[in-house]
Amino acid sequence: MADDDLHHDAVFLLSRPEEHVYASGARHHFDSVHAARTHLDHGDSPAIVGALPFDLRRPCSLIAPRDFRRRPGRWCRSPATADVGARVTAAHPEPEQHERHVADAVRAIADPCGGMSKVVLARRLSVQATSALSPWDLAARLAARDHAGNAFAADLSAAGSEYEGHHLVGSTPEVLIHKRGDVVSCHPLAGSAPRSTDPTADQENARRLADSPKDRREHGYVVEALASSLAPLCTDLEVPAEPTLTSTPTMWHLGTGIRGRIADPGTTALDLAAAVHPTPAICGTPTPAARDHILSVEGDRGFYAGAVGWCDARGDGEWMVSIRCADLDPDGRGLITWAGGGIVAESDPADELAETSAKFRTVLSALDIELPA
Ligand SMILES: C=C(O[C@@H]1C=C(C(=O)O)C=C[C@H]1O)C(=O)O
Repeated sequence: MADDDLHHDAVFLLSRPEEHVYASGARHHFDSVHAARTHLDHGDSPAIVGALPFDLRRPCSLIAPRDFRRRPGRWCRSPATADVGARVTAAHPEPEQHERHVADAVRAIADPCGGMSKVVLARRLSVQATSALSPWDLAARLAARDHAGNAFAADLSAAGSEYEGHHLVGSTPEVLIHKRGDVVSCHPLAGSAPRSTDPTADQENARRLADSPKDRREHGYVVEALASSLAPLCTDLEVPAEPTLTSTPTMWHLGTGIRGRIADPGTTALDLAAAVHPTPAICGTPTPAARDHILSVEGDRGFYAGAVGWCDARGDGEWMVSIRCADLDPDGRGLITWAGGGIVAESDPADELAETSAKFRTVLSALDIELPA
């Protein structure tokens, strides 16, 4: 084994700056939140771990593990240095087509009868590697490149035969739900600008994002939706009036830290994740119109733009928005990765395409590849 005690039958890993959590040995598989929640209530499993899909009407991949551990600090494993020989083999849609999708969405948003204010459109890339990569090694590569140590890997087998042996692996900065005792918090992100290696240009990108009315509006939809989903479940909900800048090695984002107290102590982190997902950060506003638009343009997103996380028997847990991630094939050689961005009335197709290219860098740089021009 490597320099940690991740077992050979590991099914889940979430590395965060303050702690890492991992689980091994799948005792039970659940393809719905309801089934997993009922099992947790019976009290004979330490936790539920896994992934929720973008569309909660599709199967989840939730697991009651034999062994569940929480350890302080980020997960540190030295990634294997071997070159995996990865290359991008296909883009869906092609860049020009994505620009057309953005222009169509802007028109749909401008249509007063359309009833849609924001929609998040994504594109996906297929990647092939010449040598096999394990999900844990890909997670180690991602964690090593992220200054906060964010990384996750979740076995998707519980979602049915289509996902047998697949893993969702990524490094996401976005906290959907964090719950400890009766305190719940989340940190939605929306509104983005690429990082630059030139420090002056980098600061300029950040400043422009912080001052952009278009990005602030895009962000506002997410904060509003989270506040209204959490309000009936919480007391003392604190919603800051202004977003702040947050960064990853590849992106600047607008973010807002929301915090509240759970009204009913029986509400678990898993309940909260299912109640607030999908937020307008990865779907749009209003949710049903945006989701239908996404399904008609992109088809099934699988586990991209869903959630990954854990919930223990006390109801504590953490669920992250599953972005900056890839679905890794059972053979460890093929993967699909996605990147999307929020479209509002003022969005520009070329800028939106550039935003997705910048977001792809998280996964692609972990594979030592650059996006072909
Ligand atoms: C959809 C993605 O990211 C989301 C969309 C953002 C935006 O539109 O500005 C910002 C952060 C994420 O909530 C993605 O990375 O694929």
